[in-house]
Parts: sequence; C-alpha cells; structure tokens
Amino acid sequence: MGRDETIPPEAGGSDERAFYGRRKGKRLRPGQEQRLEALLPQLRVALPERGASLDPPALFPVPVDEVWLEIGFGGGEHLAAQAAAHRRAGIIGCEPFVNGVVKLLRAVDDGGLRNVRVWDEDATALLAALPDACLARVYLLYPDPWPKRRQRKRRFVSDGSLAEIARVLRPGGHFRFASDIDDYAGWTLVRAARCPSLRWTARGADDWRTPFPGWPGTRYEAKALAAGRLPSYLTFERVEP
Ligand SMILES: C[S@@+](CC[C@H](N)C(=O)[O-])C[C@H]1O[C@@H](n2cnc3c(N)ncnc32)[C@H](O)[C@@H]1O
Repeated sequence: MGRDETIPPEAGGSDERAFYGRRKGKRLRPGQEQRLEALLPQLRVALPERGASLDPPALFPVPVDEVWLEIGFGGGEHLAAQAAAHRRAGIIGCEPFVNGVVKLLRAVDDGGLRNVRVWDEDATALLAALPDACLARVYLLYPDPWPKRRQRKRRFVSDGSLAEIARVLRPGGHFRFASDIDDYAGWTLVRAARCPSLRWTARGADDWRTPFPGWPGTRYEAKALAAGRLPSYLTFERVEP
C-alpha cells in the first residue's frame, strides 16, 4: 500500500494517536539524567518534514544490511540482546516511557551498540515517516493489553496500524507479535487476516506456543510466565496482496 492511500478507519493509522501509557515513572537518579542528556540526542531519530520519508539505513553510524523496528521496547532488554547478537542489523526502538529509554541507553553504552537508534514518542508517527518496504522485521512484544472492553480501542494493533506495519515491511519481511493475553492474540489474528499483505506463517498446532528463533525473552514475558500465563508468539510474513 502506498503512503497516500486511505488507512482504514480503526485507530492506529498514520494520523491517529496510539500512546495512552505513562511517560514517566520513578524519579531518575542523577547518573540516569546525565546519560539521558548525553546519549539520547545522539541516538534519537529526527523525523523529516511532513511528506518526506526517512532513509533508515542512513540513521546508523555503522553499515547495516537491514533495519528492524521494535515498538514499545519497555526496558529494552530484548532490543539490546538482539542488537548485540546481530551487529549488521540496525534496530530502531520506539518507547515513550523515559525510565525504559534510560535503561536501554545504559545497555547501549555498556555494550557499545552502535546499531541502535531510539524514537522516544508514539511509534505511529515514526511508522508514518518510514518509506514503503524499508524494514526486514517489526517486533511488537507484550503490548499494553487494555483488557476492559471500552478501552480496547486503545490497543496498538488495529486495521490501520497493521496496514502501516505491512507497508513498511519489505516482501518476505516478518512482523513478530507476542502476548500473554489470549484475547489480544485473537484480536491480532482477526485483524491480520483482514490485512491482504500479511500472512500468518503458522504451520502446526504448536507454532504459536514456541518462541521465535534466537529469542532472548522480555521483562513482561518473565512476569507473565511467573504468574502462570502462557504467551502466544505470532509471526506474519509480508506478502504481495
Ligand atoms: C506492557 S509493556 C511491554 C514492554 C516490553 N515490550 C516487554 O515485553 O517487556 C508495553 C510498552 O509499550 C509502550 N507503548 C505503548 N504504546 C506505545 C506506542 N504507541 N508507541 C511506542 N510505545 C508504546 C509502553 O510505554 C510500554 O513500555
């Protein structure tokens, strides 16, 4: 789908807001404040003027073979582990929660991860600035579940956001979604089935119970497992409609 085509009306299209969470938690320690001030401006993605598109590989100071996106990285544990394991992949992480951003910055600093860039605002705006078919992977891991019926329209997954994710994935690229909330996994499957450019790759009954290859886990996943909830892991491939 081209960037100018109409996004379906459900929330999450390029002009919609999709962040309803907290931006701040506990007060940052002085060392965290310093790291935020020193490092975030170096790593932050600057969006182009409206109507122009980003050039994702050019965001990184090192050569990258492909670019990945993680939406809502929380404390950045998964993102940092993937960036350390795949130095030739440039990874853009989106997270408006400043306490999470500062944790990722520490991991970037400690690990010398030059293949990481950060967007510390709603991922919807970043998606809208990406050109078609520019990403090899998009991760959405344990998105806020918004379990109450009247709040479900706040969920990041919508017809509009899936159309955007499909648009920015290159053919054969993967969208990986994980959740411990069965209702959210079903919600995502229903909307992905309506998106002609995404194909669920599941082949057998156990596919969605098996973590993605090379999976380091996430902090929310650890909490879910400790509470006895079983996650679902869904992989969708970008296909020609
Ligand atoms: C439940 S947490 C999961 C964090 C992490 N993925 C994990 O599994 O540990 C969901 C995260 O998504 C972030 N988030 C929610 N809406 C977002 C949006 N529109 N753009 C970017 N991040 C978002 C929240 O700030 C929160 O940190």
